[in-house]
Amino acid sequence: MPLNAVAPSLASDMAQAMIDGFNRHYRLFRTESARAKHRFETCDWAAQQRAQRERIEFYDLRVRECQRRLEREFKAAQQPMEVWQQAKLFYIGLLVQHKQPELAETFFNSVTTKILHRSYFQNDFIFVRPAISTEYLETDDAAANPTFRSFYPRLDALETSLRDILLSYGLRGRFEDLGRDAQRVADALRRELAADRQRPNFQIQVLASLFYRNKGAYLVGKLINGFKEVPFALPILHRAPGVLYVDAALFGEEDLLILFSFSRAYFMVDMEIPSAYVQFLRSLMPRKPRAEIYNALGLAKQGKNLFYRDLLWHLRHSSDPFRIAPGIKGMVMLVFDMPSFPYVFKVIKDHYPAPKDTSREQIRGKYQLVKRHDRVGRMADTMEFSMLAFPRERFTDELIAEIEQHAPSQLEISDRDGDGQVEVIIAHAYIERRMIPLNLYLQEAFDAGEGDAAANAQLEHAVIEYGNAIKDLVAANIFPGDMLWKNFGVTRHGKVVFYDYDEIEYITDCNFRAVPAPRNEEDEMSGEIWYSVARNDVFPETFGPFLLGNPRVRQAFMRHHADLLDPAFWQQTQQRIRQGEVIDFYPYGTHRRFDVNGGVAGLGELADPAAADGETPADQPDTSAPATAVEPSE
Ligand SMILES: Nc1ncnc2c1ncn2[C@@H]1O[C@H](COP(=O)(O)OP(=O)(O)OP(=O)(O)O)[C@@H](O)[C@H]1O
Repeated sequence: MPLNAVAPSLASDMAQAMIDGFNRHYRLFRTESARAKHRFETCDWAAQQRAQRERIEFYDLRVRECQRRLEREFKAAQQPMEVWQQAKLFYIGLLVQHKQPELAETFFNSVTTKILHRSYFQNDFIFVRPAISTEYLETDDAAANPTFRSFYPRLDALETSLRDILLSYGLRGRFEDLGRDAQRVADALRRELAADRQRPNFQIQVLASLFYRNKGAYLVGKLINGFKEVPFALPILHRAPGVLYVDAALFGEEDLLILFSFSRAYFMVDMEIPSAYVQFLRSLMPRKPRAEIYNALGLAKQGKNLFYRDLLWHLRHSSDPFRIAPGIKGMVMLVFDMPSFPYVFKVIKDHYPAPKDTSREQIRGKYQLVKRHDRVGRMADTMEFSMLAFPRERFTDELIAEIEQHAPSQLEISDRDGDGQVEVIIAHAYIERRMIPLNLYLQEAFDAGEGDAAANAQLEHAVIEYGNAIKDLVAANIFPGDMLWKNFGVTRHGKVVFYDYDEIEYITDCNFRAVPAPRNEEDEMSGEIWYSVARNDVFPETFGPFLLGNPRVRQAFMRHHADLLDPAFWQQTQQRIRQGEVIDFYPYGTHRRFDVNGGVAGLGELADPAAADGETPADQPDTSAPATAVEPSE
């Protein structure tokens, strides 16, 4: 049927139903994000965390609603392709004035791919590529703030502008000492500019909405002087309910990458034009993929869509094959990567050897738990994909053999499109940032020998960071389950992050016990576990033999983290969590806090340990202490 023979009202009604579905989604998403301000003002931390979790579910709910409506009202699945093609064209028409066109396109894809057969997943029917430009998109409401605002202070009177800026967000409550905070931030900004003279374009640009997460509100912007641009973020916290203060001034791309890391919970931000926020943030962090910026803003489906486009683009412009990932192979997950691409692909195996006692559903449940939990800078975020297809020639035979052996149910090799190209189709995979497995990182230090000072520093750093990672996880109510070194990775800046989720439990579900005293000599000598152990029993004193076989590692560990071998440490944290305490995590080292040392960047920081050349633009380690801290008010 020629296109113009299609009854136009059907296609346009379908397009309208889809945009209605998206608009409802974004209205609810935005309302929930905007409420973060009130939750912050009223110090309702439990509600803030709950909202962060629940918002993640919104998208799938709305897609399902819309899919059902299309089926019910338009029998969408039975419509000929001409109707679908027209629906896409009508939909594009509806996006011309739209403020979130890129998100709306992705929503269209999500709904359509639930209804159509995958042979229609091409640009005629879905948005394989974007149709609408988001460049120069701004609000039409002359009375509303644009996405970012500019201030033109005098360099020697920065304080006044900073006071105005801090007050301009209309936060309820009062600043403990606004003059002091403005002064501290002004001094820090001037330090960043060093001896530079004030140039004609000297200005401060700040994003119109604050970024909320857990107990913090972050003011994000940049300082421009001549050709120099300095990104910055100011965390605003509560000293006591209703009493605000600026806790630190974070500067430069690296600090911002830490704040927006893939290993943290998503921000709540009230945005009319998310693409403009992404564009501004990209100017602060040019190396961070746009996919990850959308993720950090809670727009995970857009992040996933952009990631997939990046992946296809990368495949088209590279030639290296997928291979088994370096490191010790997992018992539960089969992990592969492509050397030129900084992500790993994880497939759940079909069988798990003893002592693993789990199932595909349980494993997926654990990954889902992590997705919704605050990852506190210590757990990698994952994207979940179904039916990923790659050209067969991009896989080594060794990797194919590995998948055939361990995950045959997840593998299909066929020319499913009948276009002469044989593809490897992976039924289900998680994709996450690649890190250097911590065991390999330590091995590098062992190999260099005891006489090598840099290697010694690397070892010491790895052990400290490892303990800090566990302590942060514990404070976030996560027991990693399997704490072996190989289950942690090291990011580009030497931060240690956990990535093996199949055995995690809530700390509050565990029973931390001391090893009972032997009843007699036989018990003592037996070498076997002679006391009874329930499923959730954990014996911290027994961690040592698994983790601390190497004497250098043992020494470093005992110097910094001996408490992890003491059941009392675990029981006490468990107690705090049970009492409802929301423990805070600073996405910056303690030494960066104004209260600690005036917030002078660099003070107290150890030299960058990253002989690590991991690819992850990630967090900077605070090697002196875990980032966990109790709110100053407590
Ligand atoms: N994000 C990552 N970056 C780099 N390597 C990784 C990453 N995730 C996993 N790996 C590699 O794959 C291996 C197996 O991954 P993972 O620990 O997730 O699997 P598992 O089957 O759950 O392991 P286990 O047998 O300990 O339960 C790791 O030991 C590591 O070498």
